[in-house]
Amino acid sequence: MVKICCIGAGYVGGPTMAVIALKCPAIEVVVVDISVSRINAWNSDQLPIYEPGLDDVVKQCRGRNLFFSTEVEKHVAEADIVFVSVNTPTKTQGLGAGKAADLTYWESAARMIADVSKSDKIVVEKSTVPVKTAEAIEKILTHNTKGINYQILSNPEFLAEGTAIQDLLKPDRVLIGGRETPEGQKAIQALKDVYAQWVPEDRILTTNLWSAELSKLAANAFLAQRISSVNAMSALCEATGADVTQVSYAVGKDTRIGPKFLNASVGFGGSCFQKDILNLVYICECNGLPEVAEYWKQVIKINDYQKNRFVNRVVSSMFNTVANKKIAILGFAFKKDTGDTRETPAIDVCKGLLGDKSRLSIYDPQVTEDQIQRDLTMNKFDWDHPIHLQPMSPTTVKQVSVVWDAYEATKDAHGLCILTEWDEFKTLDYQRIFDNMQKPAFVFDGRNIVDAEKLREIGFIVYSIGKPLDPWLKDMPAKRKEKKRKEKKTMNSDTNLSSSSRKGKSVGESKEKKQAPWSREEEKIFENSIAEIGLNWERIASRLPGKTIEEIKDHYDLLVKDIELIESGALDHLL
Ligand SMILES: NC(=O)c1ccc[n+]([C@@H]2O[C@H](COP(=O)([O-])OP(=O)(O)OC[C@H]3O[C@@H](n4cnc5c(N)ncnc54)[C@H](O)[C@@H]3O)[C@@H](O)[C@H]2O)c1
Repeated sequence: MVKICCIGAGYVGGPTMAVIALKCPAIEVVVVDISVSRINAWNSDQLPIYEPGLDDVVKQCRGRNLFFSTEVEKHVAEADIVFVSVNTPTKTQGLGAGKAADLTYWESAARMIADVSKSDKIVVEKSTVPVKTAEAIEKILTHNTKGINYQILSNPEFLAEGTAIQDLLKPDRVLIGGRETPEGQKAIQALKDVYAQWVPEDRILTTNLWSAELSKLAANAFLAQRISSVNAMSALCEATGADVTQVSYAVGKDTRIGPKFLNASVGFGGSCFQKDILNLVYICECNGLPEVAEYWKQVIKINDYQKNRFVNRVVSSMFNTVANKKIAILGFAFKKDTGDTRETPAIDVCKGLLGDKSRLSIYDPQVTEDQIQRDLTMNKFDWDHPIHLQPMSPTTVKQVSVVWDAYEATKDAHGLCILTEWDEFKTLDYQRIFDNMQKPAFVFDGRNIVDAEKLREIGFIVYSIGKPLDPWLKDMPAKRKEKKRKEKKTMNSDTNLSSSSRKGKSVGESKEKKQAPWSREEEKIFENSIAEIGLNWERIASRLPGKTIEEIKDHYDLLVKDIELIESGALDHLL
């Protein structure tokens, strides 16, 4: 019986090996890990990762030809084929920090294989690694061979979380790279025979080692680049009145481009895209290709820009301050159908809002409170290390509460942000949510999953990425930081209150001068109307017979500016 051992029981090692065991009953598959809790979870009814269909596959073969164990050395020694699927984080220190892949875990796995092996082995790179890693691994393994032959193969994994089992059962392709020697080709054939149990031959591609290693980085860079391209377009759509959904549909109809991966969103996340692009950038730089490095860097820059833009929209829409306001966060995982939060855009959005002192109430159907608190307190790149090496959750963020229900999260909130496209968020009772929220009530849809028009009919002010802007948002461009600075400058020469309800000159004085003063009664109606029906200018005007829509909008602008001035502290001497 062929024996396979996989080092690393994570999002890749676990599901990949479960499917191999399912499809190859004649092969014994053991998945090993240094994390005792992870292995215990794989051996329990509560698997350590959530992935549709995974439970079923594991139940069918666990104990038959699929085993999970912490006896790493024993099972590596006994195996014919050793897959290595350990973490390959971004380096945080030393040469290449912030870009290069940290191969500490890979190297220690390779040294252990060399130490414990007593028979020939095929060692398979399953982790995503920099080009030429196989060469380094080969050196470690062959340095102290004890007469043992090793063949290194690169077999990068292309599964996507959330659809991992389907991707593994019906892969677009399986890629195997190996040495172009007879021994190398023999090893490729041995691994091909495993996959050929269920993958059609024409989908199993074989290449040299370096092409296989680079193909994985290239594939992730291309995928992320599509998202950044459509996200860059979304900003332009908001500025011009185009609708990004219509634009990407029209663009994707071109068969040379295709429709997939063209959804605008708050940004991409997941453990791989950013890490692998940074790695690619580093490799380009090391190979004297700064222009190529710069090109790929831009993909990450646009992703960061998109997340910032979203936070700015939220804050500027809500009178330029979210201090002490409750904001509901619906969805924390980086995409639907997974509990994985690694590099999720929700972390940056939440940190941005917390930076503006808001209170957050977070609900995600698959992410625990401990994980959310950990994510919001962890440093960049710390997340991508084996669990036992990650920092403990040191402090909890006081302004964050994690709840188990979308209605609870949104109760008394001023705004709600949808950050993961979970199906259940499409069918929530938004009328009930609106009734229980503060007014005006805002929805910021970071995944374009709600029917914005229906929500507007209910009374929400809605922001959808890359869609024509709500009139409220038009008046508040998402450039609050620059705007604030400019206004501070203006205030140096004139720091008086602007609204007619207060004394003094106005920043928007020229507009105000032409209008009849507002009575206290009109002010009251105006404020109550906004609280009750949001920025529905027509309806507000119908309650204020003496005022035109233009006058009401101007009055609103001045009110917003007042709040900004107060928030900036510039008026403290007057209050
Ligand atoms: N997550 C994805 O969607 C995905 C897809 C394709 C490729 N990849 C790549 O696959 C690799 C693994 O990713 P993942 O998401 O499964 O990571 P993960 O963090 O979920 O799992 C890695 C596991 O390796 C274990 N480990 C680390 N060093 C070890 C050692 N010396 N001995 C035994 N176990 C050890 C860790 O404890 C951890 O459980 C990465 O290189 C990643 O880039 C990930």
